[in-house]
Amino acid sequence: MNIKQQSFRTIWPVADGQAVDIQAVEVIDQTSLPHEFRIVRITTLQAMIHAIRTMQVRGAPLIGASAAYGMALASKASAEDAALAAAAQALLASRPTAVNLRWAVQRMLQHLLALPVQERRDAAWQEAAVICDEDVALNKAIAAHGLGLLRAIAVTRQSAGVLNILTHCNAGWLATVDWGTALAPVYAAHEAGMQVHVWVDETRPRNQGASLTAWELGQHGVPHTVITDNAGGHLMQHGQVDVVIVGADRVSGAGDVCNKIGTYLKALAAHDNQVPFYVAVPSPTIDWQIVDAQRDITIEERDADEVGFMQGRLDNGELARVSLLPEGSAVANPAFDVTPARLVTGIITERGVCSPAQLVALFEQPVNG
Ligand SMILES: CSC[C@H]1O[C@H](OP(=O)(O)O)[C@H](O)[C@@H]1O
Repeated sequence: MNIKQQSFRTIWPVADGQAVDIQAVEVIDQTSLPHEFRIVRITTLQAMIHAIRTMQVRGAPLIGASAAYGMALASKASAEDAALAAAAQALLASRPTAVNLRWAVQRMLQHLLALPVQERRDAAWQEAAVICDEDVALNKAIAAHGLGLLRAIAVTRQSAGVLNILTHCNAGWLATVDWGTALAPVYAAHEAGMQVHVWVDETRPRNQGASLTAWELGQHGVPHTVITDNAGGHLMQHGQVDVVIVGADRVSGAGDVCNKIGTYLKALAAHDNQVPFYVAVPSPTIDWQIVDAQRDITIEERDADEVGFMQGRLDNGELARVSLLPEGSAVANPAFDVTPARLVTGIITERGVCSPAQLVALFEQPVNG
């Protein structure tokens, strides 16, 4: 998407200077936004695992794309079966909740192990690039289907000519290779000339909304207002939210949605106020193996310091990290929650918009359980 009128993806391959063919990856370092725009060059598997774990790259689809390039980086050292299997295990351990990581690693492993060892390195870089291009295509399809949905909602709900959309966390182009998932319909609506406005949940503790969603919407000229996580219910009670659209990290075939912590509370408020609640889901984010989402999905517990400290910019322009808590206070930091399908109005996929109950049929999957 656009950054100061220049088109960017979130991740791209580069020659690393030592070899003529592609041997490294560059990413936008999302831990530096919104105050600094930094590009990081990644040349090893361990550096890619660090980037995923520290959330320099984050968002389910982008985590998948990053893991795919992680396998390509691993193949530089060795493309033998055992080496690739070890790389896969190390990548899978980096973050447990977004199913795209498992999906991408399994796809890369299956693709490479079917080839002669000497062909695997080039094939790894090619397949990782295919995964990235597919992600962009999936998100563009979600944009198109979501645009139709927003037009339909605007006919019945928009007030004063503006469609007010609330989103939680960052499921924009920064969470994917490009275009985004939850924000893809928003960008499509904006570019189609619809009057849209986005309520941006700050999304404590990592503030993906305040630091990333607000930044990317601003770069693209989409009107938006940053709000505290606790304000969304109030806005819904006062008719100021026409639709909620969020992303996902793992969705069951029944339409239960695992997403950033706080999503469930937004879904409850939307349900209580008859506000449509939609989830934008590319098919690699669907885990058809899930039977009981509350039981079967591992909720990542992240470091206490994410809650106890905040990073920001001082009045003199310097970046600083400040402590928020009294000495000795315990911290709990679950990074995701599960919204039951009964609270989900619909799911926006690359194949169209459906109800949770229609998801299996839309993808012609065998019924689980
Ligand atoms: C389009 S996936 C975005 C999804 O990923 C985020 O999690 P994180 O920032 O921890 O990687 C969040 O759950 C978003 O909805």
